Amino acid sequence: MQRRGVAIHLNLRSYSFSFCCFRSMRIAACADAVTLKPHYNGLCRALFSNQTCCGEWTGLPQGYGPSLQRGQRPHPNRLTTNPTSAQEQPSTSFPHTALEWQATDGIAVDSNGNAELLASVSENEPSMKEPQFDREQFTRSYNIAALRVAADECWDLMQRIKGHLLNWPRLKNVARVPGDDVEEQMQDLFWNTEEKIPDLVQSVREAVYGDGSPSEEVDALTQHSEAVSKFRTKGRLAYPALEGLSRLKRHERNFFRASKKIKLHGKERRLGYSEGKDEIKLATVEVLQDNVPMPVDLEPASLESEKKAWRGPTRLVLLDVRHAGKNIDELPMAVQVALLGSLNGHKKKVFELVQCRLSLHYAYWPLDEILGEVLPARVPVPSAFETVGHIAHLNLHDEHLPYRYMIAQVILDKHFPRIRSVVNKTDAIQSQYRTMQLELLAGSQYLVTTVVEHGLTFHVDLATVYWNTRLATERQRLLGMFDKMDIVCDVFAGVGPLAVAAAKKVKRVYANDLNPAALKYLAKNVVQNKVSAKIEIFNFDGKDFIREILAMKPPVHPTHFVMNLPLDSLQFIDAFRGALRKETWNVKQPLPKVHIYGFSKSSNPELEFTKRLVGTLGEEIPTLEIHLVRLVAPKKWMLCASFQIPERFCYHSE
Ligand SMILES: C[S@@+](CC[C@H](N)C(=O)[O-])C[C@H]1O[C@@H](n2cnc3c(N)ncnc32)[C@H](O)[C@@H]1O
Repeated sequence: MQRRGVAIHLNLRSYSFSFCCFRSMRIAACADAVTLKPHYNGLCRALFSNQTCCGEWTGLPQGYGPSLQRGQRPHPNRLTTNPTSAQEQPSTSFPHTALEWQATDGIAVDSNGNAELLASVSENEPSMKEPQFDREQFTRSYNIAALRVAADECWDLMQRIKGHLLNWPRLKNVARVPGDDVEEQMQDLFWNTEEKIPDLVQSVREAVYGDGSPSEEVDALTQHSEAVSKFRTKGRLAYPALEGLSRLKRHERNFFRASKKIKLHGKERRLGYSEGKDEIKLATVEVLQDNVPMPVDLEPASLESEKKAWRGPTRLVLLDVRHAGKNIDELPMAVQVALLGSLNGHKKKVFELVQCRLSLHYAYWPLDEILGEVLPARVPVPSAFETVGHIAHLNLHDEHLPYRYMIAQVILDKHFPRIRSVVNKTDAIQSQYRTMQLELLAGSQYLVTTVVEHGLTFHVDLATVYWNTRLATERQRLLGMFDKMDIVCDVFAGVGPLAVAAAKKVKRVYANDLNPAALKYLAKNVVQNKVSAKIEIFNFDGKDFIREILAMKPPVHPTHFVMNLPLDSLQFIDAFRGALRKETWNVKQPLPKVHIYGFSKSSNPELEFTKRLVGTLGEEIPTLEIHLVRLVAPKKWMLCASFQIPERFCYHSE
């Protein structure tokens, strides 16, 4: 690195030099510094991160890549005429750091007192369920330069100027130019043979563009189906590729399919976005300044002499934001050379440097970026949510509650149609049937869903039964302990995730639950997964079920009892006391093994749970194995104790 005047020239090979050296230097803003290669920028930012000691570092752009904090929000009536100056304007749309959230009316006010209505969310009105969520607020525009080239040149050119392309996440570096995308075999037809077969050309044009009198706007889906039906009757046989001309892109087709009105509870509800093709666009590119196509030699003189028109499909190759507003001779030599290299010798080929505005829409931004923007700085972005079928299940903290409807709406928008309902757990699970207290925040109120776990399908009504996706691994662990001769009793079976899976593997399953709703879904799931021949269902209290099974005549000799009611399953262990009679139990059969779950907040959860278990049984358990299942809360473990019931405990004594 050398210091010349105010300009800093970085040589990457001297990267190893001492950081103290940088810190001792006074670095001033300089135009030269921006010419550093973009991948050096990260290094520079890292090295100069402690700016207070080093002086001001303004030569590099503040951050790189797309962000809601950067870019400008386009004004509907304003066209930027000077791309460079517009690029430099900082975003004023969400002045996040200087933003104070006025909780009473949902208005964001910046340090200058400018107010902006973001969404009608109010701490005083938590019951306001459907926030007026303006998705337009999230559009950000960036001025960029692009090279317009013939479609078949595009790939080759992109390979040559890779380091100078836009390279932003989820964006392609190439954009189509609407209207000129006609397939190769059609080009001759349109441009060269018109005189020869005028009637045919006319009929094809009518099929593509209608009868030439554009009437009122029709939505994309209607346009598409009309066009397709026309092609089917006119010319499809002769020109099979015609259908592709108006075909919607895959994500557009999926969207329209998914956003069809869903009938629920007799009401028609539209979920996710409202209708409209534009609203699902991630990004749009507008050409701000249309240049004359340039012939290959880049000479202004020949430019005048050879004004070439585009024939056939073209593409816009999007260049890095650094090149916005530049002329062709201001572009890096590498780009100029690549243009010459790829086009040279083909006098027919042309390219065009155009200034564009790239707009990134609401659909482009990831969930956390949007939430980070709409939530006040003091409120952390919710880190994660669980999903059960089509339901996103949040566990929001108190500070999120005033914004819960807005958070839910963004989640719904971002994950629709996979997610169709967003609910929040309002209370710790306390009910007898271990169901969650849920508040519907967005989407459908229909909480009956289908979950697929390890190839098995389960119907679950989250409002009336217990379900926990996070226990899937634990269920697999337990299944690994069973073999095909086992007889398994699931004392607290719920909708049957373990019982049904076990039935696929073992000889017989007895599944019990006290909750009638759980029993209804258990029965459905048994049929759904085709295990009805192997499962018997009971609707008893856990203790009664254990006694009933052990007293069955003829004896069924269960080999495993699973007791998953962690909060109070220990109190059910007493049901085994004296439940076996020596005269009915085949002494050659091993005594049943119990897998009992519990919670512990102790620093030594295994020891604490063992002590409680031994205390309940009143004797030592030589076969005891303890497994830590998972942390359900900070410092609160869920455990599983597996042991063979001690003989003295379970045999009936006269
Ligand atoms: C923690 S859930 C476990 C459900 C299932 N094993 C699972 O993993 O999804 C406990 C289940 O026990 C049921 N339950 C609660 N008290 C019960 C009792 N006294 N007797 C039988 N079942 C009971 C609840 O309805 C609930 O379905």
